[in-house]
Amino acid sequence: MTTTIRQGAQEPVAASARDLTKTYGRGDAQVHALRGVDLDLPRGRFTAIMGPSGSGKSTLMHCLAGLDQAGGGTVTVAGTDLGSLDDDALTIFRREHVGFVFQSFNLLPMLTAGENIVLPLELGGRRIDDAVRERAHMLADTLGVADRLGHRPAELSGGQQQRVAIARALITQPDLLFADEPTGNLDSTTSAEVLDHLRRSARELGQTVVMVTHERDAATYADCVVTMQDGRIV
Ligand SMILES: Nc1ncnc2c1ncn2[C@@H]1O[C@H](COP(=O)(O)OP(=O)(O)OP(=O)(O)O)[C@@H](O)[C@H]1O
Repeated sequence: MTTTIRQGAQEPVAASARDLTKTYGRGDAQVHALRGVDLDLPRGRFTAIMGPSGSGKSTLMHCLAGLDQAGGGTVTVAGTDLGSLDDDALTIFRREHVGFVFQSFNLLPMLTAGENIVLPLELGGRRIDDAVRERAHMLADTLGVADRLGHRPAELSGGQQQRVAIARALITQPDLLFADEPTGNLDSTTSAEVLDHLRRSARELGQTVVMVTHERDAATYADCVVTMQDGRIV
């Protein structure tokens, strides 16, 4: 069922924003991309951020993910105030706590699906041992790509590539998984599969998922829908 987030609901929160503002440019060219956003993202739920082009969805997501700094207000993820971190600390924080899925999959073409999935852990200096391989296999199984682990991205369909990208984002067990228009490059049948897998990541793995989308159909897969307009949640 799709519901709108009720502020102050008694649910554990994975991340929150308070009075978040962001302004681009100066003078006549000034754009108020965020105009005082308050938001709680419930843990283990799939939240969709919707709204027309230019309403501030990407800006909000980038601020919540620690990819961009807000002009004012606070962002708290997993109990950490992101405003208190310098650039280096923010990079480490993102690596340890946040996963990303993009419209364009962004898999490395020379690596197999299995190698792509464990890459974030390798980059973080983790040894690829049996426990890692087991988790990678469990994720690939949940996402329906366990039989494709030895294949390179070019040998996979768009939907399979996106499901590998989701497994790669989940391998680090991030507090938050952000999906930015994850079905933008997929046909409607494949989109439905990917959205179903994002929903299962929340329901079966307890993963907090935040998806930015233009598409009303995509948002129907989410537990909660946040609608933005002109830099505000409406
Ligand atoms: N780097 C930037 N410099 C100047 N203005 C920007 C910048 N990034 C975003 N904006 C402006 O801020 C506003 C919000 O942009 P944002 O990308 O967050 O919207 P959006 O809802 O994600 O749009 P879309 O659905 O088209 O991606 C828009 O008016 C946009 O033009």
